[in-house]
Formats: sequence, structure tokens, C-alpha cells
Amino acid sequence: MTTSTGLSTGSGTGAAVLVLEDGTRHVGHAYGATGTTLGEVVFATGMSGYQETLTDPSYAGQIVLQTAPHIGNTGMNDEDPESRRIWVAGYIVRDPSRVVSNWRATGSLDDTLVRDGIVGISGIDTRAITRHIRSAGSMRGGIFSGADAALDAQEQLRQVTEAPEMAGQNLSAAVSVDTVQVTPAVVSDTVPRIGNLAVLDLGVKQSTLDNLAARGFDVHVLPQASTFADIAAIEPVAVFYSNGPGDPSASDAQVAVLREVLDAGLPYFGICFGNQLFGRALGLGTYKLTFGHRGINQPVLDRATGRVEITAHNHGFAVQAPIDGAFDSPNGYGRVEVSHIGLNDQVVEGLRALDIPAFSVQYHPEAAAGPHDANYLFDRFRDVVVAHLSTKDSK
Ligand SMILES: NC(=O)CC[C@H](N)C(=O)O
Repeated sequence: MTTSTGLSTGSGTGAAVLVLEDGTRHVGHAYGATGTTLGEVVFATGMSGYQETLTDPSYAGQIVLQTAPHIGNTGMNDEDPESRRIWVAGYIVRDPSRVVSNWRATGSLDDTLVRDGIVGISGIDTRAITRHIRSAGSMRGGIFSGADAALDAQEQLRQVTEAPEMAGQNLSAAVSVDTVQVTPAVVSDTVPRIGNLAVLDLGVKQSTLDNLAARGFDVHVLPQASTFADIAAIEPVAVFYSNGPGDPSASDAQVAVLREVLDAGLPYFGICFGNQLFGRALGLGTYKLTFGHRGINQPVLDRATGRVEITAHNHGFAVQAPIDGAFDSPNGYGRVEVSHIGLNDQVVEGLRALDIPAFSVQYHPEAAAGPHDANYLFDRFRDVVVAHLSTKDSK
């Protein structure tokens, strides 16, 4: 058992305890809302961008630990949220900022955590927990604060071990829109309107929608349970599957719809969860990484250009595929290749179909937060769609 004592006053009052499913305990301070929260404990290595991290729906069901020791000093603003609320199941911070100082700030992180009911803990040894997760793997955990901090340790551990594991969870319904939402294309002298794009909302980020609209797509965001008929009804020129929380192996319905999309010959682009579901549609498997990739400084090789990009990541699962050269897709969509590879661990970071207009990446070309090295992928998608439309016209 590891126990660390708090180093900061934190924002909440009173004690809090982080309990991992292997029995590890860290005692610190209540932070944000008080009570009990359960989820998969993961660490994120971004030195900045906590607002984008917290509002990324892909983190639903996860208790996020920030390895950056000092969080909250720029507060919260009205421009950076990636969705309508904070989605993390819980928040672990070493040393929350006691003051907010930024010209864009409209509120504090602490108040927003309380507003959205996010239970957190501060003042614990985040480095020790990160090193533990790196070797033992991401695991279930719980934060207990307020009166719950005083619960019997065995009772706290029981609650943690009875919580669902991330493997096998389908969380799309919890984060997706209920009705179709449209973001019109941002057209100009240099950006022509391309047509309607169907975006399946599995937990999409605002920056992704903005990037797609800026390429001339009228972006129609569809609920996660949409059928192929729902997609066809908007007469799309192409289809996009977003990032999102949960285990890709638990999304059979969306994979079946994607197969209909590919069978119909519609161009396809997927990001993160959308990459994993593309892999599954092609007939590939997915698996859980030991501790995943979450941060804004991950090196990725684009095999088409030989260029190394520094990129934003947030994934705990990955696609299983041969990384040495093209191969036949098991489900009969022709030849496929792994287009991008993570240079830290050789994980598949992108897939490209060679015989149909479809590709995807495991990481985040929209960044938010993170470097913009991979933003060209939105241009690549626009070019694929425009080329596809021109071959259709010439037939
Ligand atoms: N950002 C994402 O789309 C994450 C995809 C998936 N939930 C994973 O953890 O791998």
C-alpha cells in the first residue's frame, strides 16, 4: 500500500482518498465536487490544455490524472471547450492553482468541476501513480471524498472492484447527440462548398466539426444509433466517424453501418474511435493497450511522406494489423495498409484502403489541445472526396 500526504490545500475541503483496484491507496485533499466516483484511472501527459482534455467526450468513464503538476492557473474560458460539459469520471491533480490568471478566463476550474459534479482529488503523488500505472496498466479506481473518505477501506475497495471494467463497455449513447445538428460549411473565395458530410457522433469534439466545416463540408452530426438509411437521407458526399469513449469491440451496430457505408462506395474518414471501427469494418481486431496514449507530444510516422509528426493522442485501445506493407482486408474491401505508426511503441496509428476512398487515424489531427502537425489530414480527406466526386461526374 502506498500512502502520500497532501502538499497543497486543494480547492475542496477535507480529505479524499484514491483507491485503485489492486489495493493501492493515496490520501489527499477533496477537489471539485465531493462524494464518490468510480472509473478507469488513466494518465494524460499534456503540459497544457486541461480544458480541452476535460471536455473531450472520449474521457467519459475515466478518472484522469494530469502528470503536469500544476493545473488550473488559466482557469476556464468560453472558447476552448470541446463539448458542452466536462466528461471525465474523476480528476486527479497534484497541485491545483489557487488563483486564476488569464485574459480569456471566464471562470475557475474548481467551480466548473463542482458545477458538472466532477469528484476530484489533489495533493497526492501523481508521479508515483503514473509510474505504477505504466507498469501495472490502467485499472479501475475510485475517489472518495467528503463523508465517503471515511468509509471503511474494504468497503471502498469493494465498490472499486464491482465497478465495470473499461473493456467491453459501450459508452456512445451517453455522449452522443439525440437529434441531428448541422454546422454549415464556411465557404469563401478559396473554399468552395463540397456537399453534405454525415458525421456519426460517437463523442465528437467541436474542433473536429470546425475543421470539417472549414474544408467546405456542410456538417450533419448524427446520433450514434443512426442507421445507414438515416445517413443516406442527408444525401452525403462522404461519411465521418468521430472519436469517442468505450471499447471499440462493443460497437457492433456502428461497425455494421460502416460496412454499409463502404459497400455503397461513399468516401470515409475516421478519427480515433472512428479508426478503430474502420479497422473492425475491414475485418481487423482491436485490443487494449497496457496504459494507452494520452497527451499532446506523441511522435507518429506518416509512411506516405516519411515525415514525423508530433501529435495529440487519447486512446486506450488500438487496431491489430500487419505493419509491414499492404495486405488484403479480411472483409473483402481490397488492399489496405497501415499508413501511420506510433514511434514510441510501433502501435498502428492510421489505416488506408488502397482500393476504396477510405482512411482513418488513431490520433487527433484537430489537436485541441496539441500541435497542428497533423492538420493536413483534413485537407487529404477533402481531396479524396473531391477526387471521388469528379470521377463520379465523369462516368
Ligand atoms: N479518443 C478516442 O476516440 C478513444 C477511443 C477509445 N475509446 C480508446 O480509448 O481507445
